[in-house]
Amino acid sequence: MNDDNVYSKAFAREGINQPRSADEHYRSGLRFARRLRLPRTAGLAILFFPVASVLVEEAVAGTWWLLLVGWAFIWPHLAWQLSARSADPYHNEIVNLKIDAIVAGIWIGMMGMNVMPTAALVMMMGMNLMGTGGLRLFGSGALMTTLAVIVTLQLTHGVPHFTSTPLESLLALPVLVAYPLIFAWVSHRTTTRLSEHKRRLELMSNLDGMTGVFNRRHWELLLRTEFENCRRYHRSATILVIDIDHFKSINDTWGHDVGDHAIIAVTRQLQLTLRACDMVGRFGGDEFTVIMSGTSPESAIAAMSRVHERLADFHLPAAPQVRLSISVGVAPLTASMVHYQEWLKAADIALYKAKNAGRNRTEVAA
Ligand SMILES: Nc1nc2c(ncn2[C@@H]2O[C@H](COP(=O)(O)OP(=O)(O)OP(=O)(O)O)[C@@H](O)[C@H]2O)c(=O)[nH]1
Repeated sequence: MNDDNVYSKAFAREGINQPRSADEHYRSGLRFARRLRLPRTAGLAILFFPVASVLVEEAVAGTWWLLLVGWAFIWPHLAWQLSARSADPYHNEIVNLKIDAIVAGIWIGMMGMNVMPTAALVMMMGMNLMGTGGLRLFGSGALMTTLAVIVTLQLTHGVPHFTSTPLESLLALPVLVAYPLIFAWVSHRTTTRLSEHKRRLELMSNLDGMTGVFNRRHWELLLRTEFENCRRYHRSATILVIDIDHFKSINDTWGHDVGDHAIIAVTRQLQLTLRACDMVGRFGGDEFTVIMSGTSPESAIAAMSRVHERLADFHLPAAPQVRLSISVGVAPLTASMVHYQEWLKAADIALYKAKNAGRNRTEVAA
């Protein structure tokens, strides 16, 4: 139930060095404590009844009843408050789990190891410890519970009897059935959130932060796949390399902010003009790339002339005097190309042809 651990392990496996801020650590610790709040609150509330039924039989002093009520109904909220107010909620919640383990041992000792309520307590503590901290936390928790049982038996001169009356068994049964279900539900919710989080991270890692189109790494992957598929299934495809004209002078004259706005504006014009299935990428700086599956170079040129027209009428809100234009190199896939880099190179050469021919135009690879 601890996504913190899952992620650090995943990053370690991927060899990604992820420095985590104190704030991130705090928030993930808080989420961890929040996830344990419901199982602890519900679990201890239903555990109250089997333990109380044994204490009735044992005719213990009133103080023990106060402790039992405090443990079953107040401790879960106190534990949450302690974690929520702590500077390190994760560490605090681990301490809470160890307190849970020790208190469970005290009640097991007090009940003379009455078998059914003891089984319910051991099951609940075991699931919490193993589910959150793995074998290591489970091992130390189990040791603490055992020591607490021995000490309590010594102090109360209790004798273990390992039996339960039918009523005690009946009251322990709901814990044995309900607690694993609550725990499984919380784990399921955590897993669902984690996979959604992972999906979003994966998506983000494929996109360019400024424009939202594919970044170079992912676009090249798409290009490679397109290249393989087109060759295998004898399909046609055309790629484009697009560069903003005189972008350096826009930056130098108007500043990098206006330069950034220009990059975003060109991206939007491409997105508005091209088909949704066209794969637009930002190759870096003011350079864009597009894969047009099943498209002839003529259709690509027609699409780009619409972009040229739109840009001719476009004014940047931050600097209306700036005239935006682009040069485009178009390259259809040809049978002679044996590597996707050759395809890209052909589009690049066509782009330089467009630049040399005066810019603000589209040229096709020879
Ligand atoms: N504002 C901004 N500028 C960038 C970014 N990335 C790269 N640049 C700048 O973009 C400029 C790229 O200019 P070039 O494409 O080499 O040249 P150009 O002025 O566009 O000239 P031509 O392409 O020949 O028309 C450089 O000055 C880079 O510093 C960015 O993310 N934002």
